[in-house]
Amino acid sequence: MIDKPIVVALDYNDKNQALSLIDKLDPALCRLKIGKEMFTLFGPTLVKEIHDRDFDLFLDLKFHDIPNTVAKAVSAAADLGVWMTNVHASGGLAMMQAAKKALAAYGNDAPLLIAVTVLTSMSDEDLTLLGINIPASAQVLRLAKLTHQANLDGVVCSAQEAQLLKSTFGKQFNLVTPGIRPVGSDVGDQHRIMTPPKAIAAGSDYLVIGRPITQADDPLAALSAIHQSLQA
Ligand SMILES: O=C(O)c1cc(=O)[nH]c(=O)n1[C@@H]1O[C@H](COP(=O)(O)O)[C@@H](O)[C@H]1O
Repeated sequence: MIDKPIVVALDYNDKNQALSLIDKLDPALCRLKIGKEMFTLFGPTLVKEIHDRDFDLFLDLKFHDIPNTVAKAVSAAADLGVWMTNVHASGGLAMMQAAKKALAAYGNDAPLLIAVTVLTSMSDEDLTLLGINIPASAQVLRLAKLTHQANLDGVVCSAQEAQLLKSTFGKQFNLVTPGIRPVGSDVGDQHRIMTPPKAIAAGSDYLVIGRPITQADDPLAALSAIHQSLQA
């Protein structure tokens, strides 16, 4: 298992609430993720405040645009010094190659660049409505192949596809899996879910976990319990 596989997803519209949660967490136990809501509200200042607290940060903006625009967007993310950032694989091979090329200038300081395959909130039925008449796992595999071809560092997928992707693409290809739900926690809007220990056993490298930690009465206790379940 990778060192610090837990990535806590912060989805807040109140910065003080988010910072007070962050101050309860331990950078030795987890990394953090902010996405569209928090970055739109609080921008690079929040990134700096998180970095000042010694957390690795995944900037989850899921870029999807023409290659030139996405290349500039991932460069802007790299300028912020984030640990990981992402694009949508469905933006296509040329878009992902342009993003990867843009990060070459940053050498070892470049963030990990990963691509979202099929969102974990989507089911086979949702894909059918989009005109994609294959199971989610097959669509994930198709998009992961494209991502691998573009030489990105890995994909966001559900833990349900982790075993297939690890055996197809090997150890170095990072699998970042949201849709993680400890036994007994609310599923919410997620569809393709798995518990933390099963996700790691299936080959997930990083577990993105939001509400089961952030909405817990005691977030640090919830984080520690998940951490412990992985050590076992
Ligand atoms: O890219 C992501 O992080 C992501 C991709 C995906 O397929 N599914 C998914 O849930 N996410 C993110 O992972 C987090 C999951 O949060 P919880 O459902 O609260 O655990 C949210 O911040 C989502 O935006």
